[in-house]
Amino acid sequence: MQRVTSSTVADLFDVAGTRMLEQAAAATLPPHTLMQRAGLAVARLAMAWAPHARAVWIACGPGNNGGDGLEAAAQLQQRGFAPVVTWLGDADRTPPDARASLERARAAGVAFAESPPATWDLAIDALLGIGASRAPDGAMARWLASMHAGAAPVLSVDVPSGLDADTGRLTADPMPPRAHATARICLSLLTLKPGLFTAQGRDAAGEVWLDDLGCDASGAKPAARLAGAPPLHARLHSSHKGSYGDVAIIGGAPGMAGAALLAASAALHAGAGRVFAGLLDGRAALDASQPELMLRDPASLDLSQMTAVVGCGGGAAICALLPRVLSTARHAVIDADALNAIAQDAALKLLLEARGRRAQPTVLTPHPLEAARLLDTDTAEVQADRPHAAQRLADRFGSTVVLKGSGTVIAAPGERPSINLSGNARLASAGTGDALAGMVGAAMASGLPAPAAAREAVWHHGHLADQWPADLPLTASALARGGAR
Ligand SMILES: NC(=O)C1=CN([C@@H]2O[C@H](COP(=O)(O)OP(=O)(O)OC[C@H]3O[C@@H](n4cnc5c(N)ncnc54)[C@H](OP(=O)(O)O)[C@@H]3O)[C@@H](O)[C@H]2O)[C@@H](O)CC1
Ligand SMILES: [K+]
Repeated sequence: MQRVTSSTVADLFDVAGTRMLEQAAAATLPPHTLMQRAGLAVARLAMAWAPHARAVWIACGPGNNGGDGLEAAAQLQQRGFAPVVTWLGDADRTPPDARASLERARAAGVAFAESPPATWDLAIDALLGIGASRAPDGAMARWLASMHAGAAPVLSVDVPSGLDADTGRLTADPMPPRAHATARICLSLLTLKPGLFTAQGRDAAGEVWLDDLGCDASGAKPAARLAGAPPLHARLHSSHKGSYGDVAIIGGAPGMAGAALLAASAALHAGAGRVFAGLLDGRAALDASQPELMLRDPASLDLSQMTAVVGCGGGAAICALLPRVLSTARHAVIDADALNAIAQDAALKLLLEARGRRAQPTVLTPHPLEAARLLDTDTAEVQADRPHAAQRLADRFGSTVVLKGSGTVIAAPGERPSINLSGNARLASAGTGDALAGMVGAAMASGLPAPAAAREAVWHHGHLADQWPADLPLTASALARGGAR
């Protein structure tokens, strides 16, 4: 059993891949072995996580996810706990593995009840796993709601019930606005699934653990991956500022110079050799506390040798500069208003596609609404399958895409999407996206290929937020300064 952290490197398997692995493994093992291993793993994690729990409620669904819960109940009962099981199954329609576990739970003396206990110290959600086919309703929906509204911790078996394991979309929202900060943990079985790590998956699952049930996952094709912590890059003693490249920040229209300056500060602190601030607001002044930044008229910059970070605070004025940026920049990071301008202009879309055909490294850093505009769809469709949306965008424009949000997805043509696990909701504030664009720019200027630059910058950006002291407000300017306080 392994805990997944922001540093974990792992393949992610969708439901189809997981089913293939499950069938292959089951064919080589005695009947019911996988479910017995699954139930034992659930019981072990429950005992380790809530060793003092006296009242354990296990809510079991009609399929094999419920079977895992029944098996866990038998294991807990044998270890001196007294779980109460509420089971939504029908004895005539129960699949064979779950039926065997039902009999084992009954034989072990597990208590069954029609409705949840009055109170509980730990709830185990074994209602639905990867076989969820529709939104929970009736008793299942009520049990989920009371489980997640309660103060007691919730352990989800395989996936939180109601969550689409492939996409992280909740088929219904069984999780009401939190009255309590309910502790959540999820034990993913056999494989890790993409939906646990993006969209609503992270909130629904909480801390994720994996038990591979002793099976080898090499027989199926992963759908995505967790890229984990990037490698440390040593700086050669003999290197110089030219070794780390030039970054040109192009944006900062009147009233929005701050966004461009945040990106510039972030590029500088992330290690760019030189950073030029090409501000659209000709009257804006540089921050005197950051004398390393060089102020330039954007039209005067020779972008052919530079990494252009374009769009932060760009406003409508950025449109006029985009044809030159897209045609000439050696590397480009395209953010915010530049993305919106491209979405609205067919000629700019052609220029962006042409960059892709010329294999000129480009990273797009949309949030879901910006991604929806570029894909000519709406935010709900993007959020319904974030890895797929990011991949579509990457393929459409021949660019690396950083689809921001909970579980940022990084996609590139010809690669599997990866999901980043560093970062937290403290990044949900103005300017943090500008800081990220600058960090991606610095990583590209240092010579990293665009997908690696994007993955590394996204990870570091999130990691800075994870490291930030809980009692200090995290501002975008502190983030841009690399976490310097
Ligand atoms: N086999 C093994 O050895 C192993 C299995 N493992 C475990 O099995 C899980 C997959 O099991 P599964 O395929 O039986 O699917 P599962 O998630 O239990 O749901 C299907 C059942 O729920 C029903 N149902 C669906 N939606 C519903 C809704 N909204 N509301 C109400 N009912 C709904 C659906 O009914 P139907 O749609 O057919 O009407 C069907 O009866 C996997 O996640 C893992 O935990 C692992 O331990 C590895 C070893
Ligand atoms: K579940």
